[in-house]
Amino acid sequence: MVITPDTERRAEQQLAPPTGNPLLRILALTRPQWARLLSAGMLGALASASAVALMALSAWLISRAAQHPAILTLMVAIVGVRTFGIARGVLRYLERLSSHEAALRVLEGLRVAIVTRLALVAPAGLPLWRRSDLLGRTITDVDDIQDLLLRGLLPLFGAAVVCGGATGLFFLILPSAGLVLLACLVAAVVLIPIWLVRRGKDTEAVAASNRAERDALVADTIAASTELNLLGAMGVRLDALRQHEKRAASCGQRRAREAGIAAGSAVGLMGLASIGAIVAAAPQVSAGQLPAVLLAVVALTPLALVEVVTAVGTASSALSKATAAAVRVLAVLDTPDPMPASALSVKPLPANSKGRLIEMRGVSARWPGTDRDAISDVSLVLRPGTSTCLLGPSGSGKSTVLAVLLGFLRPTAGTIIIDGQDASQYEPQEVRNLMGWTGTDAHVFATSVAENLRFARPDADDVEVASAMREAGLGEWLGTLPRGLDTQMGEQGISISGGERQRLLLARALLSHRPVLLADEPTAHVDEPTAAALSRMLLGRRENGQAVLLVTHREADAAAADVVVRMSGGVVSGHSR
Ligand SMILES: Nc1ncnc2c1ncn2[C@@H]1O[C@H](COP(=O)(O)OP(=O)(O)OP(=O)(O)O)[C@@H](O)[C@H]1O
Repeated sequence: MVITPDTERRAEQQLAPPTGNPLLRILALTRPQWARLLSAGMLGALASASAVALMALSAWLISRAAQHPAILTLMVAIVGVRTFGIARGVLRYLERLSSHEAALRVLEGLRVAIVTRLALVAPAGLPLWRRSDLLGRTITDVDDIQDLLLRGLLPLFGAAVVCGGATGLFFLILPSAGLVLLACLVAAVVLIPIWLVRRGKDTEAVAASNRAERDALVADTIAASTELNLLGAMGVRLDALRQHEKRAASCGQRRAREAGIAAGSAVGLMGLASIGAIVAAAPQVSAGQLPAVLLAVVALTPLALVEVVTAVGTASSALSKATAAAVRVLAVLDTPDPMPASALSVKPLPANSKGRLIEMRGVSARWPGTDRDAISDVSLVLRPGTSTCLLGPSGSGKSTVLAVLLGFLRPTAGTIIIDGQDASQYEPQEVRNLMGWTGTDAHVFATSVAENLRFARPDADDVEVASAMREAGLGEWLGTLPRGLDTQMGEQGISISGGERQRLLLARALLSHRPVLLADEPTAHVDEPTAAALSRMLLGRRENGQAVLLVTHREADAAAADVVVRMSGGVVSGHSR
């Protein structure tokens, strides 16, 4: 299937939206860090409160000093100003340490959870997400969620404490000034952020989907640059990229414009609170009902709140961004596990040194997101020391049989039996560890040749690695490598042909020394004499006591196998010995 941004968007729409409030669900996932976040919130609130107290006390001190009192009467205020000045910086530093520690741990937990979930669901097929989009969800969206804590919730907590404290102080000094400050604060930290969140919701959703499409376009364009150049279609791609950039820029401009309006209005409102407080306090001072020094306090304190109230605007933007990111991250975390641990999956697999007898009895299975079984009522037996050929035209269900045996798909009917026992009672990973597998789409890692093979058996020494390569027909090729087994492969390393790649993957499966060897079209990209030699070698592995299942199109392989199973249209159409 060709995946275009449109099919992907449709698939996304078909996925059930995350249940519950996405932000609350993400917050529930941060539970292990709640204590650290709370202490960061308290430290941040104390740092902001110190800044406001510094301004209020300084205002009092300057006004009082202008009245030339005895210097001793100012000593407490002078020490207070110094204390708040120092505390502001120290507390902010401690808050940053604590909040970043918590946020980084949350980030690590989320990324590990996403990758764990992807590793679980990927073998049975992801819901049409592109790799670049998954990367975006794992990196950028998780970063946006981190911002939810650092630039969203913690500043909001600090603002609530400080604004509440300042309003209380104003009510104590002069209730009318308190009312003015309260009205301005409600507008600055409640109404403006609500306006920002409403405006930002659509912008963030458009920006997130535009970013996913743009990343996919860039990744696709780079990967297919040869074809695009040959077809003369590069211009069309670059035009599409320009459109995405324009859309991203317009989202950014809109965001910046709204944030600017919000910040400007918040600053204006604090100025208004300052003027309003002066207007309310001046007659009281003239009438001698309020000490003159407190006029400076009510006039200047709102200005110290500017930093706190503008942070609320930024926090509300971070909330909008984080909500869009949370929806995308939860879509991955909520993807159903195609092999949910059965209530029976509790037993360890008993040891068996004589090899394993694996049977499929009447198995049907379907791929996630499809509405019909890809294989129906398939039965076959894999005996130790026996080779089986699975033949059939393209699309007949051969790879699906392997996916079921490997535990990537749970049968919709029928059972897998291991040594006479239902396999569903064992841990899927333990069952998987019985199988060595090679397939046309297996991955070559960007590391050395030897390390690529050792993924199958980390304790294999160089002699065993080289021997597996020789068995897979790569002895001569190994001799030509500049650094032998240490030669680097993958993106930064040497290039290999399709046939060499396939044999390397086969060598990895041979090295694994598992009781069952599943080989999915291992000779698809090699010439006929090499294919014949490889098939012969693979089917000959039964002599080691392995059960070999060779999936192939080559009729010639059937003659050399102990058992031949033919498939057509998802069912077994023939079985011979
Ligand atoms: N990951 C997947 N998601 C959804 N459907 C799939 C997936 N893999 C295979 N199918 C479907 O299952 C059916 C059987 O495919 P399968 O790959 O098992 O056939 P095959 O005989 O191995 O074909 P080939 O020889 O071309 O590899 C096909 O209709 C195919 O479209």
